[in-house]
Amino acid sequence: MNPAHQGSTDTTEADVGRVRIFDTTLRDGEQAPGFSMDRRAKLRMAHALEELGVDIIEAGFPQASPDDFAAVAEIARSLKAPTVAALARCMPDDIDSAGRALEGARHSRIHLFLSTSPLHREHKLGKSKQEVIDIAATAIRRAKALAHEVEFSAEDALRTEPDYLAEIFSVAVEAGASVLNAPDTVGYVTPFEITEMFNYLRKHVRGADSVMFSSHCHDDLGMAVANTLAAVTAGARQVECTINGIGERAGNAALEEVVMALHTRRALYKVDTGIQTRRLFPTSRLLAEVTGQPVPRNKAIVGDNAFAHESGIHQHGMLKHRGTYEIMTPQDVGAKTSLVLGKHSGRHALRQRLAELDHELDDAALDAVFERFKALADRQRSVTNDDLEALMGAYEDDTQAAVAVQS
Ligand SMILES: CC(=O)SCCNC(=O)CCNC(=O)[C@H](O)C(C)(C)COP(=O)(O)OP(=O)(O)OC[C@H]1O[C@@H](n2cnc3c(N)ncnc32)[C@H](O)[C@@H]1OP(=O)(O)O
Ligand SMILES: CC(C)C(=O)C(=O)O
Repeated sequence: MNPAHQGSTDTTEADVGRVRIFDTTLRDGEQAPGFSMDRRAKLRMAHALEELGVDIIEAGFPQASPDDFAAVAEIARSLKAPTVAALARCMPDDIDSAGRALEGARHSRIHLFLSTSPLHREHKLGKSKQEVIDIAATAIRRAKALAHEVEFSAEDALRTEPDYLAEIFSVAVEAGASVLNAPDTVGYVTPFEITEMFNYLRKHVRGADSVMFSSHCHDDLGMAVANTLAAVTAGARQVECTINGIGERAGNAALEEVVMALHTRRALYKVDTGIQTRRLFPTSRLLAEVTGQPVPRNKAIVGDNAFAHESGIHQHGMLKHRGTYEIMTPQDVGAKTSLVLGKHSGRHALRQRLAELDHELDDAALDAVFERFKALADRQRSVTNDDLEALMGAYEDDTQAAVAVQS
C-alpha cells in the first residue's frame, strides 16, 4: 500500500489482530434469486476463493438438494487450506447429511442455525424460549461428533432480547460450539446498535473468552458493510460475507468492501485478514461469469467505475498525484485505473491521451482540438482512441487546407 493513500500510519505491529474471513457466496449468496450455482460452478468458485485466501468457505446446505450435497462433498475433498463449512438446521437429518458431505474435508465445520427472536420463535418455530435452547444444545452435541468444529448461529439475533441471546450462546458454548454468530438476518440494525450488542455478548456469554464471535450482516438498509465493521470494533473476529455482496434480498456484506475497508484503514481497525487482495477483481469477475449476473458499474472496489475518472478536474488531479482521487491503488485489488474521455473531461487529460497516441500538440492546437472534442463528447457517452484518431485526422486535413488557401 502506498502510504500516500493512507491516513495515520502509527500502528505498531503488536497492536494488530486477525479477522477470519468466512465466505458464504456459495450458500447465502446463491440463495438470492438469479444466483444459483450448480456443483461445477461452485467448485470453480471454491478454488478461486481458496486462492483469494478466505479462511472458511461455506460450500452449501447439503440437505437442500442432491446437487448441493454433491457440491459440498466435492469441495470438501478438493480444498487444502480453508475450513469447509456446511449449513444445517437443528434437525438430525440436516446435521447427519452435513456431516456426511464434509467427511473428506481436511478441516470441517457444521454451521447450525436456529431462530432466537420473539417473532421467529412464535411465528416460525412455535417454540418457547426454553425449547429453542434445548433444541440448539441437542443439535450442537450431535454435530460435534461429525465435524472438527461447530458454529452456532442465532437466526435474527439482532432482534433477540440480549439477555436471552447471551443465555442461548452460553448453552451453545457448554454444548461444544466454538464459533458464535450473531446475524442481522433482516438487515435491521445500525452500526451503533451492533457494537452495543457485541460488547454486551462478549461481557455476558459464559465462556466468551474461549470462543470466536462472528458477524453476518444483510444489506436491507444498505448498512451491511458498516455494520460488519462496527462488529469488528466490538470484538467480532470472524466476518461472514460474499463476493459482490450477493445474498438474500438486498444481499450480504460484500467481502471485497469489508476487506478493503480493513486494509485501507488498518491504522483505525488494527486488524489484518489473510486475503490476497489482488485476487479480488478476478474473483468478482469469475462470479459474474458463472452466474451470468454482471457487476454494477458503480460497485465499490470491483465495479468498472471504481477506478475510472472522467471529470476533467479529477483527471487533472490524478495526473499530478493519484492520491488526490484514489484512496487505494487499483493494483491492490487486481484492477486498473482508467481515465475515460467524455463530456466532463478537460485539456490535461486530452493532452495526455493524445500524447499516448503520439500526437504532441502546442497550446493553440490543443485548444482547437479540444473544441472539436467537446462537440463530439456531447453527442456520445465516451470518446475512444479511434474517435480521437479520426478527430486528429480531420483537424490535420483542415489545418493543411487552411495553409494551402493562405499560400
Ligand atoms: C437465514 C437463512 O438464510 S437460513 C437458510 C435458508 N436457506 C434455505 O432455506 C435454502 C435451502 N432450503 C431448502 O431447500 C428447503 O427449505 C429444505 C429442504 C431445507 C427444507 O424443506 P421443507 O422440509 O419442505 O421445509 P420448508 O422449507 O417448507 O419449511 C421449513 C421447516 O424447517 C423448520 N425450520 C426452519 N429453521 C429451522 C432450524 N434452524 N432448525 C430446525 N427447524 C427449522 C421450519 O419450522 C419448517 O418446519 P415444518 O416443516 O415442521 O413446518
Ligand atoms: C444462517 C444464518 C447465519 C443466516 O444466513 C442469517 O441469519 O442471515
